[in-house]
Amino acid sequence: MGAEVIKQVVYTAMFVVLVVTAAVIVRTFTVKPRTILAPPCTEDESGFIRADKEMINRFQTSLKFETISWEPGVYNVEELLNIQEFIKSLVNVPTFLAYNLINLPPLKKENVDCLRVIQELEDMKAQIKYVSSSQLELVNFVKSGKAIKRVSETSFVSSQTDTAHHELPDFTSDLLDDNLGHNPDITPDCATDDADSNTSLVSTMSEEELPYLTSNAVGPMLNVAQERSSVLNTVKVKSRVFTRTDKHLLRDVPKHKPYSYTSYSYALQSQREHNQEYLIGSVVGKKGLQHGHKHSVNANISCQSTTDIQCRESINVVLTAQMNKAASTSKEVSKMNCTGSNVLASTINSVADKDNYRPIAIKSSKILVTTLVLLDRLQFQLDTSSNQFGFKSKHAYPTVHKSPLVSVEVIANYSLLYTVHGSNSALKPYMLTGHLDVVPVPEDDWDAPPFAAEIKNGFIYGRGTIDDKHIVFGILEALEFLLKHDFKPERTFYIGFGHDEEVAGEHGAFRIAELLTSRGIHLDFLLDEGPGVLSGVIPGVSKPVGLVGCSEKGFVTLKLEVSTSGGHSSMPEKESSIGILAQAITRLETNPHPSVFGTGPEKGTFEHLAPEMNLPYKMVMSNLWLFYPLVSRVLSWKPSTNSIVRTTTAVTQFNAGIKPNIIAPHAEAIVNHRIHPSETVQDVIDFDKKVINDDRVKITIIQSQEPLPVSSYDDDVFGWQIVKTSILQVWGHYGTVVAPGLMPANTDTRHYTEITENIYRFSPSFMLPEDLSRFHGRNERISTKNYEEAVNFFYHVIKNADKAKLEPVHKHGEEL
Ligand SMILES: CCCCCCCC/C=C\CCCCCCCC(=O)N[C@@H](CCSC)C(=O)O
Repeated sequence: MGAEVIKQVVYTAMFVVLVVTAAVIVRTFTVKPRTILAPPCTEDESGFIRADKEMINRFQTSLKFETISWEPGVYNVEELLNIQEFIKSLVNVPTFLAYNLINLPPLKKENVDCLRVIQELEDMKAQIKYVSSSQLELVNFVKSGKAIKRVSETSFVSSQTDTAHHELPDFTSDLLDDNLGHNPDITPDCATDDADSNTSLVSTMSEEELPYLTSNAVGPMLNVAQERSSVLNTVKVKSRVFTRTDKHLLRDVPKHKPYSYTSYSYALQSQREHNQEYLIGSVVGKKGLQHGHKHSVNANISCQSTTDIQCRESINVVLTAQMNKAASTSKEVSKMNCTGSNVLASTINSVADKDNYRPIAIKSSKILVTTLVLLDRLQFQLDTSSNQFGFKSKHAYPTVHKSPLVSVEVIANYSLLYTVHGSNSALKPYMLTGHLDVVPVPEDDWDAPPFAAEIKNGFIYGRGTIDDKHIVFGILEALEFLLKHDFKPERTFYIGFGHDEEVAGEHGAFRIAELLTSRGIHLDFLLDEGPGVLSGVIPGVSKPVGLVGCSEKGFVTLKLEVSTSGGHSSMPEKESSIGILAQAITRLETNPHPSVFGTGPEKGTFEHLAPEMNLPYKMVMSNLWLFYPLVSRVLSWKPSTNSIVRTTTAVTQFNAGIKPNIIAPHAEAIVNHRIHPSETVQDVIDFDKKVINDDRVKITIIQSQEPLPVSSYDDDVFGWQIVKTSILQVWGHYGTVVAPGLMPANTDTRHYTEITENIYRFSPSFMLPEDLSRFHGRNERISTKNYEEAVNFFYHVIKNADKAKLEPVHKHGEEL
């Protein structure tokens, strides 16, 4: 009886194995390539667009920057104001400029949520305390007489002081009380009893003396000088470097001139010492800077590569105090009661609109102003007479900008919305999008300079080449070409170029979408940046794959914080804030979010690609019903493929501790998750809490975005087929196959979800595995040939999309 049962079980198992094997074999050999519906767009009357020298030149120009620098020297107030004006013109560009470069809070008023600012202030308490203690050190430094002694030995640089304008604003009188008063040891009198000598001490430092006038000393000395209402007439401005294309704003700024002032001003700059760059700060006030008058203070701070937090913080406190005081008539500021360096920008900003204050935030190294330059390249200008925006005649794309079929609107000052008017209003419009901004270059050890657009071995190097000026200029080139060849579209289409995609697009794309919505526009489809033509990236596929993002992962950025009592490092508790937080981070990294492979559009990737794979892969990929776990595991090995399998976890920042012998009372880290479309922000937080399993770790959401809906990639969906066909028209001769996929990063498309269901993400970039790290990384580049392909890709998209509908060429492929 027992033997009979065993026999039955074995037979059944063999049968199951046989059936499964048969099913696998059948599936493997019956999967067929997917359908292409659109007829190939032949090299027709308008021909193929060749990338001639001029076209490459136009693209190079969009990537290039020149550097303007302020050399070490002494500037008079007019010169400084010129510089301020110039910087103002930069900072007034997009908020991301300052935000990206020096990590200040966004500077525009609408971005400054008062509660958040106050929260930030709360968060900074520990630091502020520390700043206070460094102030004590500063005062002691001055008290010790080092600086004074040095100066008294100095042969003074004579300064041209305009004695007619010596009245200083009276807001400095209680400055130190406000900021240092909680410590009775710190008073202005600590520095010296002789106000005049202090003043001359500050005002007459020679350049050689600057190493002794350390940042630590500058703050209190200035305070003292201000406190005594004395003349502060000469300070040094040292090497400050900016980048901009045209120099006209700074033309003829003389160097090394004595500094005179009309009312009140000072500028501070660090010196380089032991290869460390110290803090920089300046405040320039125009005549009439007094209570009751219209304020006109430009503050200019720069956070820098210094490792010396003390310096930075102390000077910022001084500046903050000045600004707070100067802005004391502004309700917002007094309400916020802000002190502390990080709040400076917000403080200044909060009065910017009312009192003509302009926040100015600069970096001590290069400022890279892509948006501004790009607009210059298009020679964009405001025609104030007609209150409309217009373009000069000699710009790079004259046909586009002069065509009666094209209208251009400027959105949120810097973003651009083009409408190309079609003749048939029955056809639903579509939209092409790209962005004008780029990310900064944290290091410049590139094979070619990142902002020179040099061509090396057939590749144009430059920030923005693949992210994503090739899209912006590819579209403009294609449209220029088409219009020149009398193209008159039937279907209306829009082109949207946002200016702040790299910091979430909340001004540019958001406002463009808002405008289109207000006009009741609904799009057939929208095409934005995305993966690209990937060669050797997807396991098992030897052909290049045109991967089109049909959905986009969400994200949540979390702040993890631990606070303990801190104390003296000689008597430590068993656990520290740093240790507890590190443990939490380790738990997150060693417990990745579970694989959800196959529940999102990545399933479609493999369904489309299976027929193209080599046999073993083909067998596995066409039978995902059986091999999901195996495939998921293999894909998890590499960061690029792992990104489509699960919600990812990236620990991007960690801050704690200020001194070797102080136990850090507070530690915090930033964790950035990219959320798979089958999960939500809440799922992610719940998972993290469970994994961390420690109530001492406080978790707060900094920013989040749910994953975006999955757009259809059915063969009868117009937008999908337009994109697919156009890819094949350009890259088909390499044997390229097209597949839907998941966009692992974020784009501007989230802002357009209300005006279309069909959003596709594809960049016309040909990418090898090693190219993926060029996004936001070193040696971003595109080959001249690839740029030509990008232009032709958009040419085909525009031509294909102008048809009323697409006819099938083959039958539909089978579902897997
Ligand atoms: C089997 C499939 C393999 C999939 C491989 C994926 C390959 C993806 C290739 C390229 C994708 C790079 C796209 C870069 C786009 C950059 C856009 C960007 O950086 N956006 C910012 C937006 C910030 S908004 C808060 C971002 O951080 O995501």
